[in-house]
Amino acid sequence: MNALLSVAGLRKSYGPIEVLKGIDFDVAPGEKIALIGPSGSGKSTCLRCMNFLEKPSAGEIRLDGERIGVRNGHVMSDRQLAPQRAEMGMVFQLFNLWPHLSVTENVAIAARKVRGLPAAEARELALEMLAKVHMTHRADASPLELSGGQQQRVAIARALAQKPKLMLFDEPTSALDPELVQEVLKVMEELAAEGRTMLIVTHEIAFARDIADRVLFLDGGTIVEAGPARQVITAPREARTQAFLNKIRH
Ligand SMILES: Nc1ncnc2c1ncn2[C@@H]1O[C@H](COP(=O)(O)OP(=O)(O)OP(=O)(O)O)[C@@H](O)[C@H]1O
Repeated sequence: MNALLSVAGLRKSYGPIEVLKGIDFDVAPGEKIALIGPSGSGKSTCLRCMNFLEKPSAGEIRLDGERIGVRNGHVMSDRQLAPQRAEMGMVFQLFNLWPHLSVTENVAIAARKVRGLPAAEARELALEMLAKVHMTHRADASPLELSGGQQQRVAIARALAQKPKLMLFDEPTSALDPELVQEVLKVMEELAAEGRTMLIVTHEIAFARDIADRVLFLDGGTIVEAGPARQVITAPREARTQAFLNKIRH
């Protein structure tokens, strides 16, 4: 099967420091991939390169065969990038909802601005997406009245309202109080079960083991080990993966 997302020779430097040192992987349609690894290994940078929130220093990213971020040898402007970014719904560590808009409006605005839907249709789609993340009961609330877990679920609905081909999650539960983590992971698990294509940067190793098809273990800006989630997490082959997993288990 053709890859939905294809990453080849991805490199990223900040000044003299090379943070990504040649990353290659493919994501098949419907596949869930978890990116794990120590702090500073380059996971978030890698994810942010997918939609050119970070500009890669080298390499190619393709979505459905289309080169992301570069046209005729030139890096595209934010305006040119917008339709490509719309195909990748991104969920950040911090949810960044508009405090002056209701929950529904926060989600509908994505459908209106990104997909150009008329207001009534955007609202309908927003309510549909809020149902998916079990937030219908707070549709008219202000984000300020919500817990962090609820806000993150609204942020997931907002990303879904773009109707993306691929969902990108950048440590979506790291900013949450521990008791709020599970409700967000449950929603992600439900999205996974729907057959969505997902690329997830996470420190939740048990979650990665249970919902990902494959795990990529990043260390020092390279993929040190990649394989079926259960194998990489329960029986890692590489010493660096073993050391990382041992460390976080203790
Ligand atoms: N804008 C930037 N300018 C300079 N260095 C940066 C920038 N963004 C990230 N880095 C550096 O790149 C390296 C990789 O960062 P990145 O956030 O991708 O790691 P990570 O694996 O996601 O870590 P964590 O799990 O702690 O979020 C780190 O050393 C970080 O300090």
